[in-house]
Amino acid sequence: MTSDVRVKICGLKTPADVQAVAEAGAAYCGFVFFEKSPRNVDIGTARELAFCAPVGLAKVALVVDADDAMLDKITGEVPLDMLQLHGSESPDRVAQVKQRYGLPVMKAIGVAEAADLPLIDLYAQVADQLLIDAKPPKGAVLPGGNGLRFDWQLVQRKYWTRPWMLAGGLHAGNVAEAIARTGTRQVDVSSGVESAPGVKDADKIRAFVAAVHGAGGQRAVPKLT
Ligand SMILES: O=C(O)c1ccccc1N[C@@H]1O[C@H](COP(=O)(O)O)[C@@H](O)[C@H]1O
Repeated sequence: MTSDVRVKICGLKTPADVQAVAEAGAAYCGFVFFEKSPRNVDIGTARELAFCAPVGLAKVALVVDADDAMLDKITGEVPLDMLQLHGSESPDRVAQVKQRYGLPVMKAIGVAEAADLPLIDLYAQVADQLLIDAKPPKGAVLPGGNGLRFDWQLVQRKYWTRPWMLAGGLHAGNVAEAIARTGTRQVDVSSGVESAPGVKDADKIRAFVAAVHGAGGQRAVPKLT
């Protein structure tokens, strides 16, 4: 039974997406601020979506090597619970962002082989949470959200000093196995709950969260207006 595993659904673009994610029982929703992504949202849209999120659904802004000017605008306009740094931000930059914005910071780390694992320990010293994702292939346009998984055995039953989230190529058909193999207590998905790049699918969101939480995994949350 995996009912205490927390789910993050990333790349929401519409109020209906937020409603589907909340009704399915996810713990976090993510807004992507990266122009090259099919999931990119502008600040006004993200603000509107954030106000649609019910209490208890944590709102995460995903940025890629964002400078202070961009983060000032995002954090100034959008009520947020966490920042997700999904670029090549250094440990010093992670610490700086944490201090400047006073929000918990989750650092994404791409993993393809055992040699990538020490980076996780390094970022555990500065980040509040770690997001362990598949390393993007060379030349990929997106540093994440590519629907690619990595060898889960690399992180099997690993312990880090910060909470961590498993990401990369998850979908309703493989997430239970991913949890069983890795022992993760948090999972993140984007393309695996879409009908086309950037288009979230409410049935897939429901199926994903239900697969995580076990059969009949829906939780009662207020209907959004
Ligand atoms: O989703 C995106 O478009 C994206 C863009 C830039 C950086 C990260 C992005 N998504 C994150 O990537 C992982 C895995 O996504 P997927 O499930 O394999 O599609 C997830 O953490 C998203 O938050």
